[in-house]
Amino acid sequence: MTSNPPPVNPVEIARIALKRLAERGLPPTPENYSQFYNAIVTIKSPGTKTSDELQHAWQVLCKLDDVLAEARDTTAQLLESLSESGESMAASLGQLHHARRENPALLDEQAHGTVTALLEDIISSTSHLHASVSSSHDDIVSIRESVRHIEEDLAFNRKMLEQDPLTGTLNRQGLDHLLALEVKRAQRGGGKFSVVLFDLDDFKQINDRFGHLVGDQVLVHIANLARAVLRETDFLVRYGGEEFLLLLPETDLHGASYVADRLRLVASKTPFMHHNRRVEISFSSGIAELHDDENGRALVLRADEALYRAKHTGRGRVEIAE
Ligand SMILES: Nc1nc2c(ncn2[C@@H]2O[C@H](COP(=O)(O)OP(=O)(O)OP(=O)(O)O)[C@@H](O)[C@H]2O)c(=O)[nH]1
Repeated sequence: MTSNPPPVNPVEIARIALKRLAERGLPPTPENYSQFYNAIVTIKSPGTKTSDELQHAWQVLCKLDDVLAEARDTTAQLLESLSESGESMAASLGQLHHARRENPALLDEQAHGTVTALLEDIISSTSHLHASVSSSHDDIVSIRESVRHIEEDLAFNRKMLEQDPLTGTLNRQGLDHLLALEVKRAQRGGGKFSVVLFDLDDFKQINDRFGHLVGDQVLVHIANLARAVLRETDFLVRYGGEEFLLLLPETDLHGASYVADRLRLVASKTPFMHHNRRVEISFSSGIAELHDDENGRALVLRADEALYRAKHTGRGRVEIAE
């Protein structure tokens, strides 16, 4: 038996979350937003289905936006031609009055009255039609504006689902899509692509010694250092609790080892300080370069195996995957 997706409308949730933030006067930071979002949707961790649903909602909205844009253009053209018709009928009426004044014998009184009334009726109907098309046009423009806002909410919402609230890096959910994309890009273009998976050593001891909050700050610190050593085209992902993954396009094993060494150097030169005490941070890394015939998951798995070897041969080391 297949179970139906939960009756959750992500756009509505996003709206409510933003409203709650506004009501409390809180800034819409990723942390604040995700706190309210999760509270409303009561999800423990976002499932892939949610991401698919968001994608679908996004596509529907884009189509709706196209249809609305067409309707807006059509009504604008209709308004223009109604205005022109109104003006030309008003001009005809003016000419009729003028002709009658100049040559009263042209039309007898009754025929003139009938034609005038008819023209006035048509002018009045055209003017009503103009007013009603004009109001529909305004409605379409404002609906389109709302669709735009919903699209923005959805984009924000999607970003939140793919972001780790603590460090602001991508999370596992964001990784899947991106990894597949980067692997395809590298394989199509014949370029190199490498990943570095690193895991903080004895992180439990940091938590135990300094407390969980300090542990959190250490994770943020490391994420910031990693960002600093990466190129703009690289990506940083929080892969697990104290485990991060670097995606390095256009990079071979040599380049990836250089990045891992640089991060180690920067971390040793920029220690995390807690009450003037240096918190020693070391990490182990596994590095793998993409093979021609493998997918992203297999690549990360090889990096994971290399990391496992690094951990079990002394920690603080870098291992290269076969
Ligand atoms: N403060 C904090 N701790 C976390 C977070 N996520 C995971 N952890 C902690 O990270 C620790 C990981 O412990 P272990 O898996 O034993 O690994 P480790 O102590 O780093 O040891 P090795 O990896 O074997 O060197 C656990 O204590 C988790 O509670 C987080 O978001 N914040």
